[in-house]
Amino acid sequence: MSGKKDSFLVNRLKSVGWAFKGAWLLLRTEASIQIQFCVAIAVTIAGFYFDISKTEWLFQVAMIGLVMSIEGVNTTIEYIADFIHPEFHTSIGRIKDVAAGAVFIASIAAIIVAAIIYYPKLF
Ligand SMILES: Nc1ncnc2c1ncn2[C@@H]1O[C@H](COP(=O)(O)OP(=O)(O)OP(=O)(O)O)[C@@H](O)[C@H]1O
Repeated sequence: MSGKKDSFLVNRLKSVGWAFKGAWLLLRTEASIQIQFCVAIAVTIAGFYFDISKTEWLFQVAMIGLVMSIEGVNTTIEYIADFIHPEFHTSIGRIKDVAAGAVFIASIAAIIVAAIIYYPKLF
């Protein structure tokens, strides 16, 4: 909670700080996002190596952001599910499966974008 006396700007800066803390926590603790971060670095290096176009960079950066942000939401849903119902329940299973499915869909889209960008450059 932020103090009422803080100005709008100070409150916004505090929110950015907490969001940064959350992003750092995700990166430090979640194996899936660590793998996605490594892939993001690898394709960024590939982007420079193959000198991809501005449009290709736009799609690449957008897909990296999409996959990693949905992974963050998926992790949040897992945390909430485990907090409200730590025991086994078919509904919790379905909630987690659907959240994981969202990451899967974004990942497939990212793989297709990567194939469209790099396949002609490699073969
Ligand atoms: N409490 C539960 N009740 C029913 N099924 C569950 C429960 N917890 C997990 N599951 C099932 O196990 C799967 C994996 O859940 P888990 O929480 O381990 O996520 P995960 O994908 O392994 O995530 P991470 O790798 O980030 O830990 C879920 O998608 C769901 O099918």
